[in-house]
Parts: sequence; structure tokens; C-alpha cells
Amino acid sequence: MIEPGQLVMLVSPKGKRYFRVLQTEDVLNTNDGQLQMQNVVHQGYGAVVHTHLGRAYTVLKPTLYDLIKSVKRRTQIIYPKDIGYIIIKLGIGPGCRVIEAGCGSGALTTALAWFVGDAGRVYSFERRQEFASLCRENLEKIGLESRVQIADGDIEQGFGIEKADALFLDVRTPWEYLEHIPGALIPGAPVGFLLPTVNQVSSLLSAMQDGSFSSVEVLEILVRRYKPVPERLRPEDRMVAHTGYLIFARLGAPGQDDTEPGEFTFHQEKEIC
Ligand SMILES: C[S@@+](CC[C@H](N)C(=O)[O-])C[C@H]1O[C@@H](n2cnc3c(N)ncnc32)[C@H](O)[C@@H]1O
Repeated sequence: MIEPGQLVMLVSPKGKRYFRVLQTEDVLNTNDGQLQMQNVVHQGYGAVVHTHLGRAYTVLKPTLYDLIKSVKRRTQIIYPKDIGYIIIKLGIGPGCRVIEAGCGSGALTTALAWFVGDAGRVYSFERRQEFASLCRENLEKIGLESRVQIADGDIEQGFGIEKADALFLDVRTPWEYLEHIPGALIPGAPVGFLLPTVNQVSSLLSAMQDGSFSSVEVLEILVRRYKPVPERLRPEDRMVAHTGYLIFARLGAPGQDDTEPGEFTFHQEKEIC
């Protein structure tokens, strides 16, 4: 038995995934025929339910990874491997107020909304109306839209928000908007950026040398998948070699280090990952 209102993932015989916020009276129209949600409610997670044409669908509780993979995309999205680290570095959790731009298709927005919970808030900015609408649709499909406030607008005018807990920018020229960050966040808040090329990272680092940021970190995350064959365990032939560079820092945080303005503290701590 699954409580109505819960999000379920229905997997077709060919692996196609459908996401639904369960309503007992609903009917899902698929290429394999109609699925009565009433059956899904009664059968529960892990069960197999059948369409009126007799095709078997598996009922699963979706993970955040499933949701991000299913985001309908018309922009480049941030990958789960990067999102995981972003969430940890920005300290996103229940009750957080977090700012992001641009929301694009909404992959990162989905994760932020998932983690801030009902008590938190995601303030997403997107200058292209069609992407703002797409992001909204993607969130509505999985029932997370009430946690996100999407502004169809350019961040060149600032964020219009005060005392947020964290900020992430996934825009081409983030250095143009740094001046708006201090007024939008609590002192010492964590901030992050994703950029695809080293040239952009250099431009951002140069702009960050005004003393407003500390504890700057630049990294990239590589995931190497293995073929899960016990007797011939070896890496996949191909891998995603590059998605983007991640840049993290703390806003201001005076007194945390003895860094001269224009010079960053690079932590020499033993690596833990
Ligand atoms: C790569 S996409 C973001 C993808 C998104 N983070 C995700 O995970 O799905 C970059 C987006 O930033 C938007 N953008 C770029 N500059 C902007 C600005 N100054 N203000 C608001 N949005 C901006 C673009 O329109 C684009 O949709």
C-alpha cells in the first residue's frame, strides 16, 4: 500500500520511466496501454502492475538520481556527480534558503528543492522565459514546485533577496554578478560556481581577488564506471571526461585567515576524497 500523494516511478518493460504523484483515481496512459493508479496504491513499492493490455510495469520509489536523470532538458544540465558535491559544499539541508542562477532545465533546482524540504526555499533565476517555464514544468511533474520561486529575469539587476544561506551560479559570465552577492547572503555564506572552461575559471578567480571571498577552491569531479561483470571486472570503454569545473568559496568571512587581499587561502589539509 502506498499513501496517495507519494511520488512513484513506473518502469515499462522497455525501461521507460514515468513519474507520478499518486492519486487513487488517476489513470496513466502509456504506449503499453492504461495503468490504473488504484492498483499501484494497493500493490505497493516493488510490485509489478499490469496495463489493460497486460504489459508489466514495476512500481519503484524514485531516488533523487532517478529524478535528475529524468529532467526534460533543453539546456546543458549539471550532472549528478557534480550536484552531490555542490549540495555538500553549500551545506544544503532542511530549512535552507538558497539562491541559484540560471535554472535552465532545472537539474540542480530539483536537487536543491529536494534537500531544502518544505521549510526551505530555492530562489531560482532564469533570463530565458522558455527555460524558466521548462524548469517549472519539470518541478511540477515531481511535486517539488512549491519549494521553488522561479524569477523569469536576468541577475544583472541583482537578486532582490537578503540573508540567504547559500548561492550557486551556473551562468557563462559569473564574474559580472559578483557585486550583487554580498547583499544577498548571510556573512560567511558558502558560494559555488560551475564553468566549462579554464579560461572562464581564470576570469572568475581574477574577479574574486577583491577581498570579498575567502577559502577559494577549484576542482573537477571524474567518475569512472566499471562493467559489473564479476569474472571480467574492468572499466567501461568510454567515460564522460569533462562536464565542468567547480569553484567554491566563502563570502567574506573576515578573520578566518590571514590572507592578504587578492591572495587566496588554499587549504593544504590531507585530502579526504
Ligand atoms: C547551463 S544552463 C543551467 C543549467 C541548470 N543549472 C541545470 O542544472 O539544469 C545556464 C542557464 O543560465 C541562464 N543564464 C545565463 N545568464 C543569465 C543571467 N545573467 N541571468 C539569469 N539567467 C542566466 C541561461 O539562460 C541558461 O538557461
